[in-house]
Amino acid sequence: MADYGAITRKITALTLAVFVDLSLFYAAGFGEKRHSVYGNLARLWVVAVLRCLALVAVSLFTLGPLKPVLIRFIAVHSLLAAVAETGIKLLYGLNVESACGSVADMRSWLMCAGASLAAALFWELTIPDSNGEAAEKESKQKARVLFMRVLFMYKPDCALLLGAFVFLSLAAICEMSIPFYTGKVIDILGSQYQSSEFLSAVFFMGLYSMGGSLGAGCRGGLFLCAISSFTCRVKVMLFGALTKQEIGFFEAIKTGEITSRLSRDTTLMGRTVPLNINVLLRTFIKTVGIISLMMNLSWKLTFLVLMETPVTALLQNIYDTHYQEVQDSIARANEAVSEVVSSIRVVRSFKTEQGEARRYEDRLMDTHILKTRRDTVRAFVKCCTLIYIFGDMLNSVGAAGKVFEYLDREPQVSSEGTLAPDHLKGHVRFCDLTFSYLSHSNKTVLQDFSLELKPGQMAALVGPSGEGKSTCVSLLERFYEPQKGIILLDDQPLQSYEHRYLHRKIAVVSQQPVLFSGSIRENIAYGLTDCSLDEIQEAARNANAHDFIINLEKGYDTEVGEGGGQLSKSERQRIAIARALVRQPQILILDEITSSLDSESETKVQQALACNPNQTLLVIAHRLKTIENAHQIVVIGDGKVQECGTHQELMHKKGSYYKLREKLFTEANTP
Ligand SMILES: Nc1ncnc2c1ncn2[C@@H]1O[C@H](COP(=O)(O)OP(=O)(O)OP(=O)(O)O)[C@@H](O)[C@H]1O
Repeated sequence: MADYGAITRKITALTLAVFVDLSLFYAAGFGEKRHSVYGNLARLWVVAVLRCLALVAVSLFTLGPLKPVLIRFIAVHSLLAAVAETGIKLLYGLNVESACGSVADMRSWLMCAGASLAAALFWELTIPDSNGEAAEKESKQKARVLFMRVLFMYKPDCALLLGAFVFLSLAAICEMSIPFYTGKVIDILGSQYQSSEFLSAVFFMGLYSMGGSLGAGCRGGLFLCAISSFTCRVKVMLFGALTKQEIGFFEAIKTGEITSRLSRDTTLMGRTVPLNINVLLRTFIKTVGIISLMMNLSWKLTFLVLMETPVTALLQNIYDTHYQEVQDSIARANEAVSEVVSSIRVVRSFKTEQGEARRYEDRLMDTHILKTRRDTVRAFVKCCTLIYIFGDMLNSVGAAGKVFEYLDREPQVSSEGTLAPDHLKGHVRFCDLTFSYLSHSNKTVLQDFSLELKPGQMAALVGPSGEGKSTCVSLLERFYEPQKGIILLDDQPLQSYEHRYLHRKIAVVSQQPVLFSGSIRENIAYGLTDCSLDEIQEAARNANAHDFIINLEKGYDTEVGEGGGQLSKSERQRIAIARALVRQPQILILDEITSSLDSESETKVQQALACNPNQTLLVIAHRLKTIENAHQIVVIGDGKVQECGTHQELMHKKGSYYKLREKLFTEANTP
């Protein structure tokens, strides 16, 4: 929330400072002409020092400790006239008259205020203070760096931007000139009518109007093209950066936030350079033109108009604070929608549609209230022209900051391994692993966990639910990094293997088969560029999917629908198995796949998998019947391997495996 107390203090400080400064400035001007040249110079210096001390005192009294930029401004503003007058007298002689020395002249005061403000701002922008308020300084510095980065990223569109700036300047100059000729026409009509002057004024009026429209149209078109091209580029880059992140990142960051960065923030970021510089440049040209015209008419009126500027700056401050709150609340509302859409079946089966609709409405209302507050402030700010643009620029830069945050994020699970041997045996060893999920760091899932998977053998992981079976698979896929211990593949650390190679050699079929919209053929060959139809069909046969596929109207070219929704769960599962088999992986992991397969499919798939004597097969199963033939059965409990052996050995031992079987058997037969 904006600190309204601080804002009121700043307004008081400004009003008091202007009052004190102007009082001293005018008081010192009385009797100026009666002094000699030296007397006047001495008076100028005394007044300068007095004003400087008075302004420092007022600022200390109202604002507390002073920032360096304010001290610089006060010093330059108070001393400028005295320094300039002394310099002129020294360099050009004592008799030279100059405006700087006239103390009670408002123009001299305005000139000094303007010059010192410009100098202080320039200093602040180019050489930021080393001992200013750390956080504020850092955020300003960050905004500048971000703006420069966005500007740099516009390099490929520089021709479009340049063209747009040329047309922008043309339009601004033309728009500014039209009132001048309109005034001329009115003057001619109101006084003595002279046809040649009248016609020339009308001609130029028309010419500038046409120039203005043409310039504005071309400027708008070129800017939009540049923004669109930039936004596309950034979206692709951001998407690429996101897909490289580790799985833990997606668990920690909400989907709504990610989509909001991809859709809204990239668009806002695209606006940063063109639209803000567009408005800034146009307003700058117009402001300079209009202020010079106004100064010619009346400097007093000009001063009055410019007095609103500090008020606008303060309003902008409030607006900026609200802006960020609105962005966050929009992301929360989007999150509610995506959660419901992705879990619509659960929502429907628990009949929570109304509750979810209310939740969404509540979040929208929060956004609405924040937006209303922000827009009220914006209405005030917009009334006051020029300063608005700086604020908007910073807002867009804020959005760019969030995009860069993801673009620059280094995945915490590195993918820099380079090993890609031609031959892989598929010998896996989990050595003393300790692991807990970052989101539940207080719960240790695996503790000093060790396990060996031998090439050409089938191992089965069994155990009660939630004991860490799927976690072992996730670690083998390098979705997470263990906190302690190491996983070796053919005696080499898993992370030293090349990322693509590893995922081609290790294939996983999970409990929930995930398909993407597209044809069956595309889904089986997912991620492979060099996969023939024969290979796809062979894999589908081994997964017991070929028969049902060829009976579909379009065979392998049948669309599966979003998430594979046009196929049954068993069909989806068999396609997912074919997708794993077509890679001819050295290590195949089946994570509880049997729950969605009928017994015929299950038998056929198992027969097909048993045909490959060189493959390491890891099966996670709840239905213990399906893993009785495994070379080794591993019972996991309390984050450790509790028992290990063949079915016969473990049954004979009458330990955890035996008890687990008994328990499952009792559960299955309990009505
Ligand atoms: N992504 C995650 N973030 C945080 N905790 C998780 C995550 N995935 C699993 N867990 C927790 O880790 C523990 C082990 O989960 P895991 O899925 O490995 O068990 P499992 O033995 O495969 O269970 P099941 O047989 O039900 O599939 C559980 O307590 C679970 O709540």
